[in-house]
Amino acid sequence: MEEKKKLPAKLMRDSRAVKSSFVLPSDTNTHRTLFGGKLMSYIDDIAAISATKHARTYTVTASTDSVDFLHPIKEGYTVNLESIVTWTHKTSMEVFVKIFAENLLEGTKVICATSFLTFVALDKEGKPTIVPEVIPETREELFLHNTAPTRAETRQNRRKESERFAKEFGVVKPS
Ligand SMILES: CCCCCCCCCCCCCCCC(=O)SCCNC(=O)CCNC(=O)[C@H](O)C(C)(C)COP(=O)(O)OP(=O)(O)OC[C@H]1O[C@@H](n2cnc3c(N)ncnc32)[C@H](O)[C@@H]1OP(=O)(O)O
Repeated sequence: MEEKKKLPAKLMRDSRAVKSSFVLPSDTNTHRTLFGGKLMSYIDDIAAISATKHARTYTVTASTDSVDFLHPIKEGYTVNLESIVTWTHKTSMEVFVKIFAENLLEGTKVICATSFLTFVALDKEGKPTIVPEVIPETREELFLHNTAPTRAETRQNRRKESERFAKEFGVVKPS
């Protein structure tokens, strides 16, 4: 693998992606609010865009931290997502996604969820490959960047626990 220092660092803001959609009846559950699985799909989609913009190569989702649904997003509202690469290690990137709902008639907005995901950059052979570091500029970017190593450590511990847990189970259906 090449040395990381060979890739010039990139501005954090250059990885920013935004996405807005109306919540239509086909997107909702029986409560007439946005289906949770649909929101999770939007989150993975926009985070992959940020990761790919930053790495400029193929990427995969390695993990998603918890997604707490703070407020329901009602039919007719817009669901809005913003994502940005906050921190990188060697081949992995942490991506932050902020989700808010907007009532377009009233102009009111409310944060509905936030999430951190980890993506890994892959080379043409599908092997993890190094990524550039990010350069934070604003107060919010610095906060996200400076707090990332602690989250990464938690994730590494969780990964070990998941691997240990997976060894306990086979792939045979439970009888
Ligand atoms: C017309 C033009 C077309 C252009 C076209 C553009 C491209 C178009 C892009 C489309 C973009 C779609 C994006 C879809 C997003 C999915 O849907 S991806 C599908 C779901 N994800 C998967 O299937 C991933 C399955 N897992 C894997 O493949 C492997 O476990 C991984 C994640 C690549 C890691 O590989 P590994 O061999 O275990 O490597 P390892 O060296 O242990 O770890 C590599 C790095 O990953 C980190 N890592 C591994 N596991 C974890 C974890 N659970 N949590 C946190 N970090 C982890 C490690 O810490 C390490 O980080 P660094 O220290 O290097 O920074």
